[in-house]
Amino acid sequence: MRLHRNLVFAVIDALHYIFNERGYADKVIEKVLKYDKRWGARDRGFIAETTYDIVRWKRLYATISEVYEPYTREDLFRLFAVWCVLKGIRIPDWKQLEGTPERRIKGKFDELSKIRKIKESIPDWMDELGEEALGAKLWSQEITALNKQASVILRTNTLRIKREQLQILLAKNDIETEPIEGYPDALELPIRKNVFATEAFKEGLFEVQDASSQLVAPFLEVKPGQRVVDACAGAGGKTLHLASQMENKGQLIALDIYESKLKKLKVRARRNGVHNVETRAIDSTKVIKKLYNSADRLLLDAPCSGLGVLRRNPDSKWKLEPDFITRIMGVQQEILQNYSKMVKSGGQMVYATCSILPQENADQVAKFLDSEAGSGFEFIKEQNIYASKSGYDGFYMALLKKQ
Ligand SMILES: C[S@@+](CC[C@H](N)C(=O)[O-])C[C@H]1O[C@@H](n2cnc3c(N)ncnc32)[C@H](O)[C@@H]1O
Repeated sequence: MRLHRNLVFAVIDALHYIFNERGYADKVIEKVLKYDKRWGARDRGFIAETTYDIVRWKRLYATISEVYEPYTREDLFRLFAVWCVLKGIRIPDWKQLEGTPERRIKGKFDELSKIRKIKESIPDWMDELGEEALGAKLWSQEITALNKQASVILRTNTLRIKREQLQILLAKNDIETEPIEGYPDALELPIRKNVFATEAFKEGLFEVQDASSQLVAPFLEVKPGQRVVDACAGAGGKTLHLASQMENKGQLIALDIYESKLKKLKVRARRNGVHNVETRAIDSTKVIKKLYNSADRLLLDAPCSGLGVLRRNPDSKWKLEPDFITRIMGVQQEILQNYSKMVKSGGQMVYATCSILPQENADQVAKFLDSEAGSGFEFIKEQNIYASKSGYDGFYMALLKKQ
């Protein structure tokens, strides 16, 4: 691979914003990609993927190159040099990369690879928490899987098109896809492409959604004509899936505490041809009270640590804090306690997270079922999805039925 100076400089800039100014990787990359309109898909891919890679392996690379935060530009080039050496990319003869100690880097990599928290490049507290929660064996497998780059997965919008037809249409546009067994609407791209630029996307024929996430809506067993509440709808990834499972019939109420996210949901719903969704921002407890005992189905896709989706948000490793997990666990239980009242007798509810920690998952459900609010609910089934076993994001979902 031949390295281009302007692309590498863009990566260095992005790393500076992410590491030193605590910017979110996706937003920073979006900003840096605007530097030069002439960059093609390959150039943009290089900037985004290299930045994500160095963010993912920050601790390992920083330990190898002995640099400490806040990083100077020189330090950032040293991190980049480690990336090149470990990827087997020839170091160009630029002055910023002069004297890169290639053999020493490889030697240190071999030595440090014996220490999990450094090899997997995670903070000490996260390594301890993961091992305690899942046991050493599963945690080691899981964190290795969560350090892989996530592939691009599409969910066919079955309101508009069948999966086979979508696959043919995309192939005509030079986008190769493969169906995934056990995920009826999913198509996986063996080679990354910018699918957002396609007409098919603009016409709402598909959404980008991880395969594990595509299991959540079907778990709720919705039917056309029902009243379904999606109480933590965000920008609506799962709301749209619920709408297609409801065949656009019935009432789908999308709630969230952030109006801004619901606005994005509305735009996506329009693109997807979803007509049965209504959004309501939770600006007081009244919004929830109004819906008491009225939902046939309720989805609680609760806010969580996001430990199951580190593949697509590697900067969470450095942004997440143990206190946040404790705080969010409180919110998860409150959501279960208060929002479950929206389910009507005989109705069903799914509690889901994109975490792999039992304390955010099965333990929360057990605590709820033990409480007064949960006493009218029956546990039906649950699914723990591990990235190391499924090859996709880590997720949890539990189905409960109100008697
Ligand atoms: C895991 S995300 C939801 C993702 C979304 N369901 C999707 O599929 O795209 C959790 C959402 O819960 C929202 N949230 C946080 N606290 C909440 C609360 N107390 N009540 C309702 N929603 C809340 C967040 O704003 C966030 O959008």
